[in-house]
Amino acid sequence: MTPAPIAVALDAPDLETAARWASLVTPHVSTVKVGLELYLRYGPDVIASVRGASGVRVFLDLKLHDIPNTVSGAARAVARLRPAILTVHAGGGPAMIRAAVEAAPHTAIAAVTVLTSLDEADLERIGLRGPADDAVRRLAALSVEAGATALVCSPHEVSAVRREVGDGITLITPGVRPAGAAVQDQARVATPEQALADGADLLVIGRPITGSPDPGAAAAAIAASLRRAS
Ligand SMILES: O=c1ccn([C@@H]2O[C@H](COP(=O)(O)O)[C@@H](O)[C@H]2O)c(=O)[nH]1
Repeated sequence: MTPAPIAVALDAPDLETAARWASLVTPHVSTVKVGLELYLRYGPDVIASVRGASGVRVFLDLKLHDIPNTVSGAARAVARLRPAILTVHAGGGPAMIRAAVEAAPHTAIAAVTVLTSLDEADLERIGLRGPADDAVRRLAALSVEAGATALVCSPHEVSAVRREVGDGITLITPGVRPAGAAVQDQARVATPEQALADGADLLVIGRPITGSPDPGAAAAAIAASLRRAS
């Protein structure tokens, strides 16, 4: 069976837990995601640990955001780990995004548009007035022009972003919650089925899977539900 287009966020406090979650979910999902918590604690070795024997695709979610020269060096430093995807913040601007793209030619650079934890009141307070859609579409367009081949946005904006950038760009949506699951610190959320129907290529799902007593079964259930819906 083809693994579901899900990246499981391995936001674990220790490497053993992350590696265990990775091995439990790998039969059901296409990708595992390493974020700041694990990478800052364990460094590059974490990639081999979660990749394990299965060789699952690893998404390195470091959300780089600095001047172009610094991001270029950081992207070059992690490119040797061959992550399938590496994130940078779109707000770093086109020169910074291009620097990451050029420094990591074998990795898809995904530009994070507007964090899924922000609601419209938050956006207004940080100076992004108007609907999230406007800022997300603007950041998506400039990121693609700068060479990003993937974008991170919430499921709320994914159809508008698809219209903006067309096919051929990988759209990645965190902020995904199965019906009835706790929203926690996310703000702009939708179900896995809705996110996929609206045009997402890869769904990032963390706690609804890893917080379950059986992460393998939770991943399998979401994967089965996506298959039924498609
Ligand atoms: O806008 C963004 C960008 C990245 N993330 C990351 O995705 C996961 C979501 O985890 P859940 O447990 O499903 O909430 C997490 O690793 C974030 O760092 C995001 O949520 N929003």
